[in-house]
Amino acid sequence: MMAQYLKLKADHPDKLVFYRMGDFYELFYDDAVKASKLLDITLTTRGQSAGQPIKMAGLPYHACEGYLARLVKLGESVAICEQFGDPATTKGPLERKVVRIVTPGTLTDAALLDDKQENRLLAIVALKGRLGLAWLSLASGDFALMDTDVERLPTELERLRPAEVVVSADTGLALFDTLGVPVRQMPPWQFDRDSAIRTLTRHFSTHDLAGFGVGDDMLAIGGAGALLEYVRTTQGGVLPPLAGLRVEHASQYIELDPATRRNLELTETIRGEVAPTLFSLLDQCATSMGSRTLRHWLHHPLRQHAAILERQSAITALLDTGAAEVLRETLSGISDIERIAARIALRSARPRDLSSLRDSLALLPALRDALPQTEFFAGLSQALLPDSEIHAQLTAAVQLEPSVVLREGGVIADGYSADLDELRGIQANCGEYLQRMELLERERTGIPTLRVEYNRVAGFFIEISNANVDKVPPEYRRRQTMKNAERYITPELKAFEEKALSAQDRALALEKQLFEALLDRLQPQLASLRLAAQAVATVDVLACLAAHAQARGYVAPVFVDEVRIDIDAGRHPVVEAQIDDFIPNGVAFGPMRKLLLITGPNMGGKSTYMRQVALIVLLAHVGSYVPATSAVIGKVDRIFTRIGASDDLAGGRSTFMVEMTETANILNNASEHSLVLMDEVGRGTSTFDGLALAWSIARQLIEKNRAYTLFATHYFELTRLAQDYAMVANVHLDAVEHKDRIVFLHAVQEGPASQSYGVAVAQLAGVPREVIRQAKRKLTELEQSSPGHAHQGDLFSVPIEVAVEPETHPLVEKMAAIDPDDLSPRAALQLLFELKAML
Ligand SMILES: Nc1ncnc2c1ncn2[C@@H]1O[C@H](COP(=O)(O)OP(=O)(O)OP(=O)(O)O)[C@@H](O)[C@H]1O
Repeated sequence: MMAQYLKLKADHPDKLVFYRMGDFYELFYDDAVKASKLLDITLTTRGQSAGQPIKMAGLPYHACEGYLARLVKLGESVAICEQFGDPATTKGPLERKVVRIVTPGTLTDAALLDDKQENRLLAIVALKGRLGLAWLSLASGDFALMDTDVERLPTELERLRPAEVVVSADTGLALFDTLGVPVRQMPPWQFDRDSAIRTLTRHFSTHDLAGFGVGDDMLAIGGAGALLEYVRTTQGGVLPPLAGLRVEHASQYIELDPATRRNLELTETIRGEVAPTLFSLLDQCATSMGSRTLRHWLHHPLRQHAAILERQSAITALLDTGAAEVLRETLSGISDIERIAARIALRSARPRDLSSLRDSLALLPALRDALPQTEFFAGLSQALLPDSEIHAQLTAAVQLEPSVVLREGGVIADGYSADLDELRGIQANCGEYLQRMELLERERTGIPTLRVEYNRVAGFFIEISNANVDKVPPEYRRRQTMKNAERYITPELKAFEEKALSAQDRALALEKQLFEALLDRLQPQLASLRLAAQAVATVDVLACLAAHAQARGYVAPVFVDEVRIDIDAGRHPVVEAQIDDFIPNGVAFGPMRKLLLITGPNMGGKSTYMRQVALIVLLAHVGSYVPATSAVIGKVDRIFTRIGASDDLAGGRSTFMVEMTETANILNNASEHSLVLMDEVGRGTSTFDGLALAWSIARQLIEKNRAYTLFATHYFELTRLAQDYAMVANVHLDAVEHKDRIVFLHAVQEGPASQSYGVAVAQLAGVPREVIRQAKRKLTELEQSSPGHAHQGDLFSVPIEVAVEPETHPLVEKMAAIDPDDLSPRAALQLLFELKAML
């Protein structure tokens, strides 16, 4: 057996092998050690191999899902090896085969997947500065390609968030160590583009890939080929049907770099928690399909106004007709059709999947009826009409409430198969038969307590108490002796037993067969099921956004082609939901107003204000209504943020280094259509360095990038930029001191702040009195020693002159003018005295 194990293990060196032995999966050697640590299961030893005890760890097969889920979450892959044949009749070890490989990126089991998140497998190809990406979500069948520049890899990884990455073993990309995602290396030949094109055209039965918008020169094709090969091996050699093939272009979406996705807390807080985030706020979707789509939309704000307006007007129609409520009620009864379809495709669907699918399909007509009558919804409505055959078949074939597992029977409906009905009839008649026999035998033997019964262990029997055993007829054969009774069998009962038990076995086998045939019959319908699933998800998200817009008083943003962002009384969607009195604030950008310098006390609301502008712009491009009284938005191509300080210890970069790397990215890439948020740039280094950098960064943003910029700073000196550049405006957040306390007004006003409240905020935060007292004294001292800057009380911003080229010293000027050839010795001496005097 160990020889068999080692042979199997040799094919899967980088995976944990679950080796089925009876009711357990066993792991051996290093796998056992690893699993015992990761899963906290007991490590034991048994027998010996090559003189060494064999380390092993086991887990019960019926509980394996939970263990698998944990391993996969930790990035491990597992090869599941099952046993075949009957242990009673097989000599030597049973035949065993790896039937399935579970890897983080190829999951389809409901128990292992996160309901609200897509699980993607991503293949990466890099060649001469270009990058080919191919990704697939097995559970939804979504399959897409993209070619881009190699520098964009971090951005794309953050956007796609793959669960697992496949690369060629000869890829020289360095960043995988810090990726935090399991990376599988595959032989380079599996990335061959020509064979990938053959595989794909065969799979989709097309002549070429042009119909999908895929050019033959796309680098990503090679990745797609490797990806499909990887999926095939993990799924026991079957390639599940794919929903199609899409090509994505970077220009389709507003670009969000990794830092921005984090800083704006779209689906995760900066600390890595799931709430409060924009997603956690908005996600009132009734189905998991809707939640996944909403998450996708938030990470993929659209750039094309026409596409955005399609969604926006759908929300308007839902609000106008008041349909959202009815829709959501119907939606709440709909199961995850998308994932059920995937499990049908992979033939791993369970009985309850089919009954949920049937019940969900039954709700689609009601969903269609409740949709508003617009062109957009007419399109969705079409998709919500999958072939009625599917529903009819499921209704006829599956019991109202089938049992959870197929092997227990009770799955196929009565009346579906005459054979099954007959076999079930035999079982059902069993009770009646036994009763009749009991009566007859009691009469015949004269034993009134005689009982005819059945149990799992003994089968059918006639039980007679010890007191009556002398009356037992001769044809009774003893089957079992109990304490107070004897159990017998008769030839007639034996014959009945055989018929009944075999009927049960045959019924179970037939149910399995019928179930498999049903899965077969559903295969051609999967494409239409997937379309229906997508339509349900879209309706769900739109209804959810409509309900949210109504509940929170959002408005529909207006899109224009001019250079303009005008938001009246905007609110931060997430903060607003958390506090009682949120103060709305507007923002105005135009061709002559492109950089807003935001000053004001700590805790004044600068970060909230900046983020709120970014979130409103983002939500607008998702197609949603926005938290404001009005919003007019011009073309936007990217959103950049440089907010907060964070170490990237894993990447080996200090806080300041991270800050400057992010800033460099912004300065190199922001265009006049980009929205840039800069929060306290330069604070990671010494005051002078920081101020000098902040100054020149701001100037670059105005002069070169001309991006829509919100620039929050504590360096009061920067407010003077407004005098030099017409495109710069000062705004500030205010606070008032009230009886030694500080009250933040949170209202954004024109002009620079007049005072900083650093010390007051420190006091509020509970810094010891003594420290506050000393700080106040030092502050007064500093203010007095820097005349002209008394209004700026920031302890760390001792005024300095920056960005002014140092003037040339008069001494140097004088020396430059000297022509030594022209000087007499006496004049030279005189000059020397003069120069000395100038020092
Ligand atoms: N418009 C607003 N209305 C009501 N409360 C607000 C508003 N903006 C911010 N706040 C509250 O003030 C707190 C501080 O806001 P924020 O972090 O934006 O300040 P800040 O000026 O960026 O501070 P720091 O300079 O210390 O980073 C927030 O936690 C929020 O509760």
